Amino acid sequence: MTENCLFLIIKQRRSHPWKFLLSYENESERTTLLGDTRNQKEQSSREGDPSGKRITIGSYKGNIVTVKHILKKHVEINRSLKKQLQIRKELNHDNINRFIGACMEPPHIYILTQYCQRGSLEDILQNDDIHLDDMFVASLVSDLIKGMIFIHESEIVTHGNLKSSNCLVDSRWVLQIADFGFQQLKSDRSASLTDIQKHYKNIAWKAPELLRDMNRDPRGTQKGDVYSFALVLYDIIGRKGPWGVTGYSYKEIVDKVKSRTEHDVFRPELSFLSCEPFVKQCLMECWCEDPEQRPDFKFIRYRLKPLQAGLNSNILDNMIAMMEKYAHNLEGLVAERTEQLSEEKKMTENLLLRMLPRFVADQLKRGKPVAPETFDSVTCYFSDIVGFTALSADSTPFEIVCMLNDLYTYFDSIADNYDAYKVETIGDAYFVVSGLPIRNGDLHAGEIASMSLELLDAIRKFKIRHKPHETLKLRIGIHSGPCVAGVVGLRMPRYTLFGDTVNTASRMETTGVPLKIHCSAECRAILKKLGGYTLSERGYVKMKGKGELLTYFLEEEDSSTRIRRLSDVKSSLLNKTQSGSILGPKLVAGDTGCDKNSNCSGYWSAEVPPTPTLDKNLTPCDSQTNIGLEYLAVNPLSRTSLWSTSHSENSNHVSGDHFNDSSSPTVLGHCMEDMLWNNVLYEDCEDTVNEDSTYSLVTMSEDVETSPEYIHLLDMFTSNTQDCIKDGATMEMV
Ligand SMILES: Nc1nc2c(ncn2[C@@H]2O[C@H](COP(=O)(O)OP(=O)(O)OP(=O)(O)O)[C@@H](O)[C@H]2O)c(=O)[nH]1
Ligand SMILES: [Mg+2]
Repeated sequence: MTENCLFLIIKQRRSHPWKFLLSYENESERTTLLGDTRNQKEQSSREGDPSGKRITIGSYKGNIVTVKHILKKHVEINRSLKKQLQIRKELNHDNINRFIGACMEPPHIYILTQYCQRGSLEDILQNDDIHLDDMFVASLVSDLIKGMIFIHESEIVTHGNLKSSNCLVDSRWVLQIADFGFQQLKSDRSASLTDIQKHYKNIAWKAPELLRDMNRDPRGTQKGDVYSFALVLYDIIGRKGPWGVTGYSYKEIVDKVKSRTEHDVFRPELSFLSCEPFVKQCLMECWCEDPEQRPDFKFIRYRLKPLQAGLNSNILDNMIAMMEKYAHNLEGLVAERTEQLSEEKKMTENLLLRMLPRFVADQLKRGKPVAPETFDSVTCYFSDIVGFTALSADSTPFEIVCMLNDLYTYFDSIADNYDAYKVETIGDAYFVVSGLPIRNGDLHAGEIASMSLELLDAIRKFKIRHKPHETLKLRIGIHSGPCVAGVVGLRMPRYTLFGDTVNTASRMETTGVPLKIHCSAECRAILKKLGGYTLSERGYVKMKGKGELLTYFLEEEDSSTRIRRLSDVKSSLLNKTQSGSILGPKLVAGDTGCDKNSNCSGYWSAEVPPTPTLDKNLTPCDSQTNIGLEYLAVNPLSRTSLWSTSHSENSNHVSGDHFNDSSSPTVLGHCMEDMLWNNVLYEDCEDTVNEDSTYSLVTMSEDVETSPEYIHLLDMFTSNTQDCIKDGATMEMV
């Protein structure tokens, strides 16, 4: 409905007051459209409705009304129509949907009626979230019967179109019968296929004698209304539509109802309906083939009286009870939906974390911009499958997708073990970087080099599902240098890298050799500095835009060097923490008391991102020398440890170790290990300086685990790590 139409209603009323029952006093009381009773999708699907109507919500004289647009090319406004409208307007009953007014200026034909907040009975019955117990059923049926008795006793005499969609329910759960009284205002029927199906759905509520009568009066008959009532009742109780689950189309149902056989009539199936026998009896009487045998509504009311047994005699009490039940139902629904929402949220967050580094995702979630950052030194890895185009030509798209999925899932699991960030896969290309978003000194080159060697090893073992006898060949290029990283795009934000380093790394891959790691001179220089890597000179390679560059092949590594390197880094970081320099409070529990002489295990902590959380799967330490009780909490983003407890064969913590209530988990862990592995007990000795309890080794014991000292230590350990485990991480022994 457009502004024009509304204007038309008003203007026309001025010139032809008889045409309209719509009244208005001043401009502010114009009818204003507010929206649709259904969502947009359903609304548009109704464009081709056989009844040619559209339902809209409007405001009239400050009240919300339903505005029904009737698509009709011509209406003859004669005495009979005017009388019908007048009669309908004067009908007033709690269970009758109030008619407010109409506009009759084709093509602008609108009917305004009282708006019912809960929609139609059909909407409610189809909504599985709304639980209707016996009380609701009794109340709705009682309202329907009361409304029908009123219509049948009124000047209008019949409804003629009784069905669930014409029973509306208001906010107080009162049922109101709608859409009766103006037969001339039926829309012109169109004849498209979907319209025909909808037409059959509409007439499936009609009695057989009316279906068979080609010239049936649109006003129907009272006995016909009783038949339709039976289908509405069946719908209310079964909640599977007026005909239940039949497997027939509405056209087939209508044809079956129309066809007359001696004793066999087609009706909805009663056997699956769970209700009292008197209700089934009433249904059968109401849809009796012989209209004369059908009861009238007063008799139906009598027949169904036992249904009202659970209802209160006071209408208001009933209403309040129903509203309370509905509110309770809603509470349950809200709880259920909240649970679903939080599950969805978790899934979305996980998805986001797969696409973006955690701190970037956190920033974006808070609506904060992520400023682009320059990184002085990172190492980029590019790899490509040799002969991928030929392989694709020889495989189905499905096989290719499966293969790439298998391969990159495998690769991802390997890359996860390094301080590396997978930037993206582009077709068959795999792009990983180390040294960002969290800087790691010079370690990036080592992390990428070690990862490259492991990936190369993996590709040799990788089985192609659809070509089990073939193997894939990878061409790998690595290069180190500065770059800029930032988030690009709002719609599909990506944490992306820019700069010549990325281009050069990509060129290193394209000019590489199958099953070889092509390494630039810059990367090689860092690897040499780190130590443990064997490289061979490849010679000068021509590279687009760069001339001839001396390049290398990374051949192998001594893995123990990497482990040692990482341990050293950890120790040095811990020392820095002691002097309060770079890590600050973000390093969980500070690790300040780590025994510098102990051989720290093979994981390390480079830099801790702004909001570290613990990985649920605590990772075992690499070091072969570790024995016994060991805890390791890992930052899931960089796979770096936040803290660990370790016990090494070579070290002896026992002598001189002491701790107090505020010691870090690392120190407490060490002491626990000592107690268990060396059967020693620490005992409380007052620290007079700090007025604190300090524990030192005093005695040997066989029952350390059950000793009060050990249990106290365990308590301290647990409470000191509470912050870490409250996020859901579990502490595990490895
Ligand atoms: N919430 C709300 N929805 C309404 C109201 N009136 C109608 N509707 C919705 O509009 C739908 C279609 O109503 P109609 O256009 O009358 O269509 P119908 O009842 O299927 O067909 P006929 O009455 O035979 O023309 C109903 O099922 C309701 O979902 C109302 O007052 N409130
Ligand atoms: Mg209707």
